[in-house]
Amino acid sequence: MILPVSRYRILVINPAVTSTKVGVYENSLPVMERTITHDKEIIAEFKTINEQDHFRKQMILAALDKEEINLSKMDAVCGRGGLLRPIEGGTYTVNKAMLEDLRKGYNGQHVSNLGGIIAYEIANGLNIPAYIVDPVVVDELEPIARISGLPLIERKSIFHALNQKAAARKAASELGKSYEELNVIVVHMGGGVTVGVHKGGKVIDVNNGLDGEGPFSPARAGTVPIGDFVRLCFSGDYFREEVMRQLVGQSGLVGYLGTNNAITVEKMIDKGDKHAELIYEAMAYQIAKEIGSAATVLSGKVDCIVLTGGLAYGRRFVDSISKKVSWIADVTVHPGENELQALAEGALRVLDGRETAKEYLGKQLNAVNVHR
Ligand SMILES: Nc1ncnc2c1ncn2[C@@H]1O[C@H](COP(=O)(O)OP(=O)(O)OP(=O)(O)O)[C@@H](O)[C@H]1O
Ligand SMILES: CCCC(=O)O
Repeated sequence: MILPVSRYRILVINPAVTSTKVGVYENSLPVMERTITHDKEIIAEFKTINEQDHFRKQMILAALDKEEINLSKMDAVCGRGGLLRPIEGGTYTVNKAMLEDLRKGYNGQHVSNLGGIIAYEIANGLNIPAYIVDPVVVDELEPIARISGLPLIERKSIFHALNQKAAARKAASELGKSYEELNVIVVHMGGGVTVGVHKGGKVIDVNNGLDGEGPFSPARAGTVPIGDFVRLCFSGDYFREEVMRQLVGQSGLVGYLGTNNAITVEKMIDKGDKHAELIYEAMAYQIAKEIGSAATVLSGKVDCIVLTGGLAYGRRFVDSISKKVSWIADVTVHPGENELQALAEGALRVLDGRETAKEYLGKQLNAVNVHR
């Protein structure tokens, strides 16, 4: 006898800086996906990210209404999680402790803080669970990876955990292994770039892609020469906020070439712009160097290297990195970010009983790595 397979309807929400991506999934299949774009001027009127909560929620509800989506048929709502206290990967129920930390931006302001908040607010009205999956603060670093060299500063794990873990699971299934059996280096290449070392189902080392370290990216500086950076900070020419803006948003491709758009950079190169060619190649060079460094963490025993994120659509860019690292392991390319799907799958693993939702402990967590 064939037993009927349960079908779960999941509403997923992924807030980005000037858009909110929203999807409705039936198990892991999309029924609807929309990117709601927000006017930059309207977003700029909000003093804090938190204040955008009501505005974005109304936009989501209006979009669902327009598509005639019946919210009463949902089994769960799942949002992208934000800058919470460091936690291990997985699917978490949005509880009071989490809401408190998301609302105050415990570990900083990041638009993904809104994912859990809005998911909770919608789910609460429907009396169904709200979840977040693999937020950017997933911290599974091994003790050795936390040592920075300067006792005052501990290395932090802030990265594209959601897409990194989803890409690693996909690579595992392509290789006929479980995620837990795989040694894989996942490289998320978007507005920020993070290179994660996945071993035994944990990300045991990764660069802090937000404002810390690693390769430069379309809009971020990554690691910079530290002595020169300190001298610049104390030169008296810059305020703290200006320096932070330089690190996150005004450096990388933006700083050198005035755009964060890799497609525009490729056009500049095609027109013979040698400076653009040098900078674009330097970004690939730094990413390849970071992959080489990640391979040493696995003592060279790497099952595969996965390139993912928006930059992975760029054939020339992917080729440039692959040429430098394919001696380490096979390079697999999963372009784009697939974060809505990853959210739906994270919620589904709990709804169908393959995993149990984790509880966020908030203040009770023995917070490590928190310096803000
Ligand atoms: N077809 C393409 N060829 C080359 N580059 C591309 C292509 N499509 C997108 N990109 C580049 O990918 C980058 C954006 O990637 P992505 O959309 O993953 O970033 P994001 O979501 O804004 O930021 P993050 O991933 O850090 O959260 C941009 O530089 C964009 O120009
Ligand atoms: C690195 C954390 C996610 C982001 O790029 O904002």
